[in-house]
Amino acid sequence: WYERQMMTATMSDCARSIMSEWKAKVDDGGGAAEIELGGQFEELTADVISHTAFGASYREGKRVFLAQRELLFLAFSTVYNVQIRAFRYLPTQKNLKIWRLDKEVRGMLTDIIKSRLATKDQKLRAEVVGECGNEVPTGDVLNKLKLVNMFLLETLRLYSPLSTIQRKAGSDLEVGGITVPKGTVLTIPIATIHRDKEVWGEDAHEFNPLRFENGVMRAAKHPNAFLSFSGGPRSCIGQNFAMIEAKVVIVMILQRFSFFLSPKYVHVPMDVITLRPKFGLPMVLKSLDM
Ligand code: HEM
Repeated sequence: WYERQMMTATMSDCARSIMSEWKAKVDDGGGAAEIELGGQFEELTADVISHTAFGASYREGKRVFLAQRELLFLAFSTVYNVQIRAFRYLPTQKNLKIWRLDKEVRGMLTDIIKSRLATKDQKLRAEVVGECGNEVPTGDVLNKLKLVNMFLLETLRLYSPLSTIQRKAGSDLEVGGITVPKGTVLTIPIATIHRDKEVWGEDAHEFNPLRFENGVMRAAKHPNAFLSFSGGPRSCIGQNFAMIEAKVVIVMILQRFSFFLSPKYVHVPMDVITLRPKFGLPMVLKSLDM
């Protein structure tokens, strides 16, 4: 309970801080301002994960998180190029950057672990947050937000952050009448499954949160059709964390702002590790002054 309470408190603190910057911009703009929210949400998720995972060392944690994200992008940008083994060891500009980032991440993680082992004061902070934690949206309240939950699930269905995952057959097996030999790598096309009319019905391409009215398992013809967090023993362990964070942020935005999509927005979802809006997410925010 303490951990959950502490987690939501941290999430809402981070959200409050970033939203006070939005509020300042809205006030500067005389009641409305256009803000590119895609980048803001990336900043916010980096803040939340560094505060929750690294506690007092959040500054180093955030640097670790951002450096790792940069590393992933660099790694991905080479996947589709022709790879010549020796190139990996050449001091090209990209390799130098990868090596520097990798060294930096390892160094920072080792330092954080060392200082954690030296202090070990965790319980005190949990108690303080547990005692003074009634200002933030709690887990109990978040559980009651059925519509927000349905809205989030429908967003994840149509725009699943991971559009494919892979699994390697551990033994010879048969899938849908096809024999798959041991060692075969199978790609599970999440995005395609999520828009399949045979699975979700005729309105599979439409945004209809109500399809989740009776729970995830009953939303489609197959109980495990919703795969944004994968399924089975290797499914996402951050699933609850991610849903709580999204709910806290949505609640806090709705409490503070009204908003609409900027005319500048161009709808081009782009798949680079995760799905993201290629040209950002410019939105016009107005303050509700609550
Ligand atoms: C909306 C947000 C998220 C989505 C859609 C998502 C989705 C997924 C998916 C599809 C997998 C399976 C990957 C595969 O098998 O190749 C996965 C695994 C994983 N996720 Fe997430 N995730 C999210 C947020 C998070 C967060 C916030 C954390 C950590 C705090 C996290 C931690 C993990 C870990 C550690 C695994 C590996 C589990 C294993 O292999 O046993 N995820 N996630």
